[in-house]
Amino acid sequence: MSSFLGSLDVRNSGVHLMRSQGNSFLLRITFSENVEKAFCLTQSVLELFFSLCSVCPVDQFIELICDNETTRWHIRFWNCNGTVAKACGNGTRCAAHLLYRLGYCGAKMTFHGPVGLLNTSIEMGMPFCDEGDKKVQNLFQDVSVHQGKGRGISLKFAEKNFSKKEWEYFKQNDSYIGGVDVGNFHLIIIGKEDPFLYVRFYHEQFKKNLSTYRENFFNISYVRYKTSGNADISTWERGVGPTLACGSAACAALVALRKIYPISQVRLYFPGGPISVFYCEKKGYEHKASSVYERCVCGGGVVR
Ligand SMILES: N[C@@H](CCC[C@H](N)C(=O)O)C(=O)O
Repeated sequence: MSSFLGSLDVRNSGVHLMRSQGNSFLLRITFSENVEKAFCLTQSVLELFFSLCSVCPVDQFIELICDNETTRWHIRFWNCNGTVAKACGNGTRCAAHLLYRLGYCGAKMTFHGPVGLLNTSIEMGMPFCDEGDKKVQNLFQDVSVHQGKGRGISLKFAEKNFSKKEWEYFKQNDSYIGGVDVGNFHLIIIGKEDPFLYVRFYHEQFKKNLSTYRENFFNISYVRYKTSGNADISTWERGVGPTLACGSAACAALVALRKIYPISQVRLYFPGGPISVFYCEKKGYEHKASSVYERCVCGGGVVR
């Protein structure tokens, strides 16, 4: 670990544990004169994360690299099985919260992600929390993540990624199926069943065959729409399995729901907590939920 850290400027770096609606993340901050070189060190990054994950299990690992020359912040995601993720909504939320909390950025932030820019905004005016004898701000923070306009994926293409049996499972009981790209790929199934049980059953039945190492495999969510803009949802995450929440799936769910219902916003209830998603023609899809700072698990500068 020390040889890897020695190859970068590690001023103020550290690995931090954060959560958003049950999704958990290890986030590392580094400053580099050479971002390309920093990203070449993927193997070492994963070794560091895997060693920490064995004592502190999480869904994703997130690397935040500040380019010293341009002061741009780059963000990269890995699922806990080591596969690269091209987008991660809740992880981006936690990243914005972490940098804000450490004083590296203001309320609005732009990340340079694997498939483009990711804009975030921190909800101002959150209360102070007591921590020992000092007041500490920003342990909890509501954060919005703009995840672009979303793109439909043809069902023919989606179907090719699954076995006949899996596809039959998705198609049962007149459910609606939509393929959506919001940076990463999602299969959204809309029906009347209990989403949590649906996803658990899917995982139990098909876990032997799940192609989690395939680069473009799908995250799978089941959505049960209720009245007045609310819905229950559960997600099976590529590279993770059944998960408590998923920000990018929340976005993809509204993209799919809008094919059936005349809505521009929805509050989605994941097993880990709710995520609100909004659509506007100009900016596309934005999701908002809370992020929680847990602790610094290794290294790091002074945390306010
Ligand atoms: N939990 C994430 C999604 C993470 C990436 C996903 N597993 C993939 O590989 O595409 C989120 O909040 O969006």
